[in-house]
Amino acid sequence: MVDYSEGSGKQYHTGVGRGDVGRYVIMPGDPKRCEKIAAFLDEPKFVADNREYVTYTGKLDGIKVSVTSTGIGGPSAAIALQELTACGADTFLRVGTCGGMQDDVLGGDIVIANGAVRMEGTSKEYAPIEYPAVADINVINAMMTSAEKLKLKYHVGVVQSKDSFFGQHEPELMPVGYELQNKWDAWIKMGCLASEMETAALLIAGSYLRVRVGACFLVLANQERAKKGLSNVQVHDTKTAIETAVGAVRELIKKDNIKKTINR
Ligand SMILES: O=P(O)(O)O[C@H]1O[C@H](CO)[C@@H](O)[C@H]1O
Ligand SMILES: O=c1cc[nH]c(=O)[nH]1
Repeated sequence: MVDYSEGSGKQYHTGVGRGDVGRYVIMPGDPKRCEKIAAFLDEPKFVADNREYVTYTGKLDGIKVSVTSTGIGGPSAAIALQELTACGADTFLRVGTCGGMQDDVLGGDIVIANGAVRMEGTSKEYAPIEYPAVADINVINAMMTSAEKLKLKYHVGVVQSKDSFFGQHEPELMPVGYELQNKWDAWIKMGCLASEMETAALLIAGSYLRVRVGACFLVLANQERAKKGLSNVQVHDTKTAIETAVGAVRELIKKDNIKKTINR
């Protein structure tokens, strides 16, 4: 592979190198969420800030854990995943925001993805469209355990990953709105819980790279409820989603250590 780092040993986009990051990485989309997440770690240290990628590394229960933002959309998310994997990370937990699609998915709820609709471009440059975007079962279980311990209202299911935020919110204004609206209706009929932008790319790139990937989200609001004239609470504080991801890393650390002891 071409080395873009000019001998620095640092990855071209994220600016991180081997030893800079832990095995476990929490990945928000928004770079401004990184400092907030890093505050949950012990001894958090700033590592790098390049483009949309901000990285901190600290510890949870004595184990090195990192936080790296992905920016918005599949292309930048897949780059982050690939560069961090090259630096030795193997477990990735996206912590994002999303828009609810089913009537019972309300603003303030937590959604945990067990898979993602691949309505974006990046994953198609990794795997043929027939290959499913599926989350790692250990990460899903850890997120569920964490949400339960936190007594949060959470849902587990498929999320829709797309490339156009405004194609989700104003499909009728798009020249291709006829397709966006028909597909949106199909995802809802299939039980799709929520819409966001990075998970399908992360899951597919993760499957290819043989690393563990999962995702949990704060539901910001639900446009379907608004359309039906139902109450539509809006919540913007991502603390509960962050706590879900941090708790999930702790669960994974516990489980991974038990496995190590058993296999010794
Ligand atoms: O809050 P984050 O993690 O950025 O996630 C969601 O928010 C952005 C759109 O507003 C997209 O990145 C979408 O996936
Ligand atoms: O509705 C939403 C909210 C967050 N992110 C999205 O992509 N859509």
